[in-house]
Amino acid sequence: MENSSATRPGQAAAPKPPPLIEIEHFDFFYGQTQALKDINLSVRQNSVTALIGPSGCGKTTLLRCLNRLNDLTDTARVAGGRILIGGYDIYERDIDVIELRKKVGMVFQKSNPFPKSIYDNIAYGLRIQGIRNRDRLDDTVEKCLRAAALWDEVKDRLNDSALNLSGGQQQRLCIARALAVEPEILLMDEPCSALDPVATSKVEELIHSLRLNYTIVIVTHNMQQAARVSDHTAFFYLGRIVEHNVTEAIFMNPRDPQTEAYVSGRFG
Ligand SMILES: Nc1ncnc2c1ncn2[C@@H]1O[C@H](COP(=O)(O)OP(=O)(O)OP(=O)(O)O)[C@@H](O)[C@H]1O
Repeated sequence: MENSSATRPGQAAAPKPPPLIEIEHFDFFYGQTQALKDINLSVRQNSVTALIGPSGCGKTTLLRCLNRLNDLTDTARVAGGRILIGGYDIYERDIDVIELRKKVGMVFQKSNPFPKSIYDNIAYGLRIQGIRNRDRLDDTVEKCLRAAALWDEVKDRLNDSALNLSGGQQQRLCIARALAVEPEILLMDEPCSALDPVATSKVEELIHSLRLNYTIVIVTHNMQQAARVSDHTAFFYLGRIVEHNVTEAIFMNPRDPQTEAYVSGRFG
């Protein structure tokens, strides 16, 4: 049978969809200190992009600019450039920041479940949207816990406190909670830094499977982790992106000597 999506000889290939996230000449300050300098980065849908680099080089700052969490910092200021998500400039005046943060979810370094039951942690985001229908809440709780590879471990104790879960389970719960409001993008800020190797590998497997439905940007200090989970890697140094490429190229064949020194462990 003919594959209708195949390109025939002489026929132009279908144009690639534009990147989901496009960062163009982005400059950002805390007070008088410039934390991000002329950042340019494109992120395709359903990919994992790792942000790596030594401490203080701006990785978390960029992550927090992607859902405007930095708006909550008094001294924070965008000084130039723009960030487009789905083609919209997220720093335009008429952008609804609450809607943006639903679309661009975040998972933090230290898991931060609410002091509520496992069920209520996941249902929380829907309830504050006014959704009370029990079947709908039950479905979402199950779907998100399954997506976060946690369902089998907690399905018989959904009413237990989330604070009784292990550290790794709490982090997967936080990922499930982020999924409940149906984001397109998940930002992860060193999500495994507080986890042991077994819990880390579970979260890494989860990141791998989530890329089928989500676009992920992850900050990590762990080079092996960046190499294992990401499709693209951006190396930051002193507020700039020194090099951005497919992950294999960054680790196996970096173009810039600073990238080479960092990924081979000679500085940072
Ligand atoms: N709220 C803030 N106010 C002032 N300066 C800040 C603030 N947050 C971060 N900075 C500064 O901005 C720069 C970038 O910090 P950022 O946290 O983005 O770096 P990072 O690469 O994520 O570091 P790490 O790997 O240690 O988490 C640093 O010099 C830091 O001190």
